[in-house]
Amino acid sequence: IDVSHLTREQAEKRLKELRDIINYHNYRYYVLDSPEITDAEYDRLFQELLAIEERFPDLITPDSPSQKVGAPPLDEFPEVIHSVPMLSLGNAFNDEDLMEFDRRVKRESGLSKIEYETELKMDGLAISIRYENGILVRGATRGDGVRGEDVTPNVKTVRGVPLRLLIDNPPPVIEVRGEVIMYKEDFEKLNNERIQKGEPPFANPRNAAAGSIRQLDSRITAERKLHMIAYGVGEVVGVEFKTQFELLQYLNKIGFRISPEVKVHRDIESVIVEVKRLTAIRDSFPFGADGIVVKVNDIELQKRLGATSHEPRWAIAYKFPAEEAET
Ligand SMILES: NC(=O)c1cc2c(N)ncc(C(N)=O)c2s1
Repeated sequence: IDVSHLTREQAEKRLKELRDIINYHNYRYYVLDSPEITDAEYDRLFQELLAIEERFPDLITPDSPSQKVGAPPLDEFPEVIHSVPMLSLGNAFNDEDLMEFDRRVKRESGLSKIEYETELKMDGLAISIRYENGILVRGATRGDGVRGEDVTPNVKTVRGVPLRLLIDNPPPVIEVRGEVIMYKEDFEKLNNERIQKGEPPFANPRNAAAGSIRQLDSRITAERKLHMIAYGVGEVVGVEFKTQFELLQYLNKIGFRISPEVKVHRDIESVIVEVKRLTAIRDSFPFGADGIVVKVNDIELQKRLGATSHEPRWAIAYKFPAEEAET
C-alpha cells in the first residue's frame, strides 16, 4: 500500500483512525464473535497501518494493533507481586456440596436468602492484566497467588485482549482477571504440527495454553491462537460494581470476552438445576471447561464474607465429573 504521499501530520491523523477502526473490528471479531468486515478488508487496514508505522516509527503507540504480534524474546520473566492476591477456588462435587456451601454462606452472613451467579469454569491459565488510564501496562500469571511472572509481551498477543479499553473515560486503574485458553480445534491442529516436526505434543489444551503464554519469545505466543475470557477484577480504582453480573457486563463493554451461559439465581436450588443443564452440554463448548463457578452475586456481601488465606468464602467451583475414558 503506497503511503509515500503522506505528510507526518496526515500520517499521525490516519494512524489514529486506523487504530480505532482495527481495534473496533478486533472487538467485533474476537469478543462479540460477529465481524462486520471480511478478513481481506481487515488485512488491508492492518497493512496500511504497518506501512505508515514503518515510515514513521516514532508514531507507534502502545495501543497500536501492530503491538499484538509479539516482541523479541526475553531472557527471563520479571516477577510481579499481586496487590490483590489471585485466590484459588474450593471445590464442590455434587448437589450436597452445593447445599452445604449455601448453608455456610447463610450462616456466615446471617441472611436467609442468597442470590447466586453462575459462570463456566474455563480450563486454562489464570492471568491478571493491569490497565492504567485505559492502556494495557502489564500482564501477569497467577504464580502462587501473590508472586507471578510478568508476561506482558505475550498477553498483548492473546485474542480478545484489548491494548486500550473501549471506553472514553477509563478508570485510573483496573486489573482484569480471566483465563487464557486454547480452543480444542486449535489444540488439535497445533499438536498435529508439532508431531509433524518431531516435537512433543501437549497433553491437553490447558498445558498448551500455559506453555504458549510462558514462552520467552512472544512472537511464538502470537502464533498459538490463544483467547482470553474475563471473569473478575483485582485492584480497581475509580469504578464500583453492585453485583458480579454487573461486573461481567462492564468487562464485556470495555472490550473483553466473558463466559457464555452466565445466569443469576434467586436460590441454590436454581443453581443445582443449572449445574445439571450445563453438565449435559459440557462438550459443546469450543474450549475446555472443567466445571461451573458459583458466586454470591452481591459484591458487598462478597466483601463481608471475605476469603481464607487461599480461597474466597463467596464462591465455589462445581467440578464436572471426570469424563469416562473414550472406549
Ligand atoms: N480461582 C478463581 O477465582 C477462578 C478461576 C476461574 C476459572 N478457571 N474459570 C472461570 C472462572 C469464573 N468464571 O469465575 C474462574 S474464577
